[in-house]
Amino acid sequence: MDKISGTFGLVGCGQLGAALAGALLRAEAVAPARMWVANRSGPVPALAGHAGLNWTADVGLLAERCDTLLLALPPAAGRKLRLAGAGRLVISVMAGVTVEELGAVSGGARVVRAMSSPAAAIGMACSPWFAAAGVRAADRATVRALFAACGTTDEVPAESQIDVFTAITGPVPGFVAAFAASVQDYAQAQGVAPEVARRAVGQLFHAAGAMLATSERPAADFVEEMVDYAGTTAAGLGALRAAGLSDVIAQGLEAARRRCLTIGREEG
Ligand SMILES: NC(=O)C1=CN([C@@H]2O[C@H](COP(=O)(O)OP(=O)(O)OC[C@H]3O[C@@H](n4cnc5c(N)ncnc54)[C@H](OP(=O)(O)O)[C@@H]3O)[C@@H](O)[C@H]2O)C=CC1
Ligand SMILES: O=C(O)[C@@H]1CCC=N1
Repeated sequence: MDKISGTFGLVGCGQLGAALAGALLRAEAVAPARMWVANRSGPVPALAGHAGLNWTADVGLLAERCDTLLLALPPAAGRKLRLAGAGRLVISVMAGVTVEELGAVSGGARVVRAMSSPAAAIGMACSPWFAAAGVRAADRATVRALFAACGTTDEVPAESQIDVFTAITGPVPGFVAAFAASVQDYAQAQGVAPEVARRAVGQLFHAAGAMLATSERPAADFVEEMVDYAGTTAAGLGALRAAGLSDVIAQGLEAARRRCLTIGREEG
């Protein structure tokens, strides 16, 4: 696993921040002694096994001590930061906080706007990122090393795509969990015991995810394969298509993307 050179500072260590930090530490991309973590309530249980971390409630001190900063605090709080970190690489996973706003937060041009998910805790996050004009080649290597420790990662050519990915990622499985819950509800409504239904849904979605993740083929190929098979699944897929499944999913994702443009701004 690629290492991240220098000191690394994480601001915000909740659902996402703790998952990202834990992934970096397990991958030994950053040694605990080189990692600083800033929040308001101090050390978190999720990182208790990593002795030597530097904890602080002083974000300014962290910014002074760290060469690379990762912002994983709520958008409303993150927008208010002023790090005066002109000489540092500042990476954000905050929903909806734009590159322009990150420039004001960091005081510099070396800013990266990214998206990720708590699946980093099991090395299965999807972390796309967009680099501002001031980001250097060495910075890109740092960003790749950071997110490669958490799962898959890709640089995208347009900041607007980070809004799209913000809609898609969601906390943990996001929309996929909603679909899985509907499948479990259906099974239970048909008399299947809750624990049996839960275990079955977990296995089915785990298998589907593994097959999709390990295949170069698009998901649509798998759907068409089942339609062509013309069995029971095809009947179900036909009913879902007739009910407008794709449009409903697109509506949900678009609502999430639009929310990305407003989140954390209403608090003022
Ligand atoms: N959860 C998810 O699935 C995803 C989250 N994100 C983004 O990641 C960011 C964090 O989200 P998430 O981890 O879920 O949120 P949580 O509420 O779980 O964690 C927020 C963290 O920020 C800290 N914090 C809050 N205010 C401040 C402050 N002023 N200074 C320093 N630390 C602060 C909190 O600790 P304390 O109270 O001790 O200060 C806590 O550690 C958000 O911007 C969110 O949009 C992006 C993708 C997915
Ligand atoms: O649902 C959310 O707000 C978090 C932030 C981006 C993705 N998930």
